[in-house]
Amino acid sequence: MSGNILDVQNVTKEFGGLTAVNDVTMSIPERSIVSVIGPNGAGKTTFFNMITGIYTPTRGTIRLGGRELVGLRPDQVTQAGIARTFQNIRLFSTMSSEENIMVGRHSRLKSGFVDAVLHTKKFHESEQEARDAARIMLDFVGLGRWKNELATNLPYGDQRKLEIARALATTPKLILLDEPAAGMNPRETEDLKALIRRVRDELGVTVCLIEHDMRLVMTLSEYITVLDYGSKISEGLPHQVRNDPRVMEAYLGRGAAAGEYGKEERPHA
Ligand SMILES: Nc1ncnc2c1ncn2[C@@H]1O[C@H](COP(=O)(O)OP(=O)(O)OP(=O)(O)O)[C@@H](O)[C@H]1O
Repeated sequence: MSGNILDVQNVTKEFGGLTAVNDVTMSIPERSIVSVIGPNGAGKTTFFNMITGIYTPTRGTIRLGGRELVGLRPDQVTQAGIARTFQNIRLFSTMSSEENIMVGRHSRLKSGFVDAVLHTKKFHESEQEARDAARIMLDFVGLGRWKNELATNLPYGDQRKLEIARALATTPKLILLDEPAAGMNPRETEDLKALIRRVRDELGVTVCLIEHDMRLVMTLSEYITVLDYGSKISEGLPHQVRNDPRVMEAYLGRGAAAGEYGKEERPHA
């Protein structure tokens, strides 16, 4: 046993003539909080999309607890134990908070289409089980009081938490968060940080985030991988990465201020 929950080996993704991710190798230790950072267009989301089965790598292997994920569909990757959130909020705005989480739970439901149409006992049991699980998750992220509220009526920071709750409802071993702090004010970001720590500490779920908020990344991550133009240019502990000349150059080369890699300071690539 490697002690790693995820082992990504020499993964490359080409889109026509463009190499979005170039020969990247990265391991995620079990029960850790790690980050993937890099300037705009570095290949971070493409990297997540390969792990979650949205894209098939051009080359390379991705193993979850030793099981090869390349070739699996996104729903099969979810079943295998990886959940994710997206850069842009993707909630069902006409559904309540609780129903949004029940959709996430659906991948674990035992009843099928026929049960749903015929409203069998199995269907009702599965529905109840999904509802119970949704409430537990809503309480966990501190949104219990919003269970009947339409997702779209929740404050922005709470919508982001609801997405995390929905991902957690699939009972993942690993959760991938794509820019979870995007658009948040400092207070919401502090709340988010505490929640991410609880996800790991209380649920035992390994966390990997893509994030542009460097204060959050540096204070939350145990290990950081840096991509630039699709290639891994650095990795290590937060202080190692922060002081790595290659990382500074990747950001400074795009006009960021020294020591501050925050998104607002970078021109969009
Ligand atoms: N489906 C696609 N087809 C063609 N090119 C793509 C596709 N998806 C991503 N790319 C390209 O791959 C490169 C990496 O994009 P990606 O979105 O992975 O970067 P990123 O690091 O997540 O950027 P950001 O921080 O801006 O979200 C970019 O040049 C992008 O235009």
